[in-house]
Amino acid sequence: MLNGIVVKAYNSYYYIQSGNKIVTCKLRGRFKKERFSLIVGDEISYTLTGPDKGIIEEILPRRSMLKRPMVANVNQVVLTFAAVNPDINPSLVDRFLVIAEFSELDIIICINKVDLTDIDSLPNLVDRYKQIGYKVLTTAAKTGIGIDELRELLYGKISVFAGPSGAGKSTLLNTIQPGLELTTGEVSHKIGRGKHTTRFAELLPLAGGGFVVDTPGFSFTEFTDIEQAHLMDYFPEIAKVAPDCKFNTCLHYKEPQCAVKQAASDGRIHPDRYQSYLEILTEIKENKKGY
Ligand SMILES: Nc1nc2c(ncn2[C@@H]2O[C@H](COP(=O)(O)OP(=O)(O)OP(=O)(O)O)[C@@H](O)[C@H]2O)c(=O)[nH]1
Ligand SMILES: [Zn+2]
Repeated sequence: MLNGIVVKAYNSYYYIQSGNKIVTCKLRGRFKKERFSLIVGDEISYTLTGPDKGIIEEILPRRSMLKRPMVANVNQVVLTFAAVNPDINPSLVDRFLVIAEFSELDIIICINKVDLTDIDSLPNLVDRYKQIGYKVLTTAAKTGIGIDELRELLYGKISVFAGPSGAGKSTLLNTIQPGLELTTGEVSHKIGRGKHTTRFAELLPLAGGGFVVDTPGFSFTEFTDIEQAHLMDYFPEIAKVAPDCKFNTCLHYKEPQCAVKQAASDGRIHPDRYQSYLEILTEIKENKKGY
């Protein structure tokens, strides 16, 4: 049997990247009976039934599954923000970080459009996130700054790009891999980006190995799946300090002898980060009340 990875699913046909060719496969009937839904990113084994046609015999165990977009085995997310235009907003960065942490993805923060600003105005944000332990890159898709470094981080992995509209995600992808649009055969990344258009995720191959996910589906604004008590787990620097709070049920809000509040006031935790934590905590509380 041969091995491959599902890069696209369409009308019960699966497009399998196998070596450097694409094989169009159908599923063995028994999978349909089991109502197993194969998704992009799944690794499979197949047998050939024609030159570029085959039948999927086996589905390998999934290591992970992202729901929005629906992709299996994603390794990492590249959270992309523009330094300016639209200006980077630390509170929005924190919101994206929480969802990415919740999804258990490795995280790369990419601050793009650094060609449009004085790079010295950024270090304090770059340092803020580096100190927490995040990987932070500064790039300019337009002029090529930081592109090699970003490309290197994508090799051999499945990466999802997420971030606010206009941050430059599509431009970055096209710069990293100029052939991308040709490979997908789509007219433009922009088509179907509207909120109400359903599009299925597709894996786009990178020349050096690895894939990027081309999809608008990463909304990243709601915290409906997160429990109040777990929110701190998605702020690494808060999780680190939390065991020192007096109460082990501390939500780091109004409880006395809270180590997190203390750390935020003496600067070990950045006050903006603590503020973001409190804002999201409040949102989760209020959502809960509604039900
Ligand atoms: N100056 C400058 N402009 C950039 C850079 N990267 C992207 N742009 C411009 O920013 C605008 C938005 O870029 P896109 O790549 O469409 O942004 P996006 O993140 O894909 O946006 P959505 O598709 O809406 O999610 C375009 O006009 C790009 O040409 C950059 O590094 N420097
Ligand atoms: Zn506390």
